[in-house]
Amino acid sequence: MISVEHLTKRYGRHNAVDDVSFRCEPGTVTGFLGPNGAGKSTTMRMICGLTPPTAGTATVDDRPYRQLANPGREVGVLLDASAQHPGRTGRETLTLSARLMGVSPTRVDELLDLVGLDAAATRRRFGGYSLGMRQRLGLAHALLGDPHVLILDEPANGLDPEGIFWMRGVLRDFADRGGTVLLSSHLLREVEAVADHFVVIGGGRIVGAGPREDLLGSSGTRVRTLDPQRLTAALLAADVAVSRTTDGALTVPADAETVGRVAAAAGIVLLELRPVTDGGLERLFLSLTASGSGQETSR
Ligand SMILES: Nc1ncnc2c1ncn2[C@@H]1O[C@H](COP(=O)(O)OP(=O)(O)OP(=O)(O)O)[C@@H](O)[C@H]1O
Repeated sequence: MISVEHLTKRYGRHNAVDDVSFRCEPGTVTGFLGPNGAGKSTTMRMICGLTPPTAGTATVDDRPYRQLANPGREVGVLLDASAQHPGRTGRETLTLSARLMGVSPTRVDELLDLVGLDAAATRRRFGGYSLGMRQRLGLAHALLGDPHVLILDEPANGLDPEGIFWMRGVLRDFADRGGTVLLSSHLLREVEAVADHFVVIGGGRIVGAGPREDLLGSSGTRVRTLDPQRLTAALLAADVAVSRTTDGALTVPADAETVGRVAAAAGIVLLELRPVTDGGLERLFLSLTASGSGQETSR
């Protein structure tokens, strides 16, 4: 578990991080969202003992990061994918870290395989890696010690769409096996696809936090079918109200499972079935980016 209590970082008269508190629980992916300059990296650096806080505390499993005996075996960290020696190959980089952490060298091959760096790529010097390859190696590095906590700052930066999809799967799987993930991004969509908790920061302060369902909000289910009339009748018979949208879909004030079961029982084919969100998190995020705290842009 990651626990952040009243964490504050002041640079001169500027509060980069201002009284920030949140927790990341095992089995969850926490999306740490905010526009550029909001304070995400500074918060993560304080959690990892790289930046001393002006006030407040951050612990991993109730201990400050710097007090962990062999931190790589407990916490996988990826804060800056480019922060590796440019003259070492990808394989040398991981092998050296494996030795330092006391990890079996066979794990290096497992990880290189997992992150999709092939034999030719692992023999190349890190200085010649693309940003996407650096992120893949960075994730391999973070996972090398088989930690139960991951702290990743903008890990999808530079990855292509296939790479982003792949990384989501790795992180989801890690959390589903009981791991704790803290994942920062300035791109809402990237985090929305994988996180089950969100912490939204703007101007150094937390402006929203909570589980996915609370922040995204849900106002029922949208459903499209080949036979809207028969589905409407089946839903009404099951005491579920129905309204028709202009594009021919139906919206229903019930969850997707209820709607799916009614349709299945009536033998009705569905073309689309998904929750309708009220955009709570998106509104919050856009209000932050519009207020001049930063811009949501790709880097
Ligand atoms: N070493 C430093 N000295 C002075 N100011 C700093 C320092 N590091 C960060 N800041 C300032 O603190 C604020 C928060 O920066 P931080 O890098 O934590 O934001 P961020 O949310 O990670 O943004 P991005 O998405 O652009 O990486 C910014 O105003 C930044 O300029």
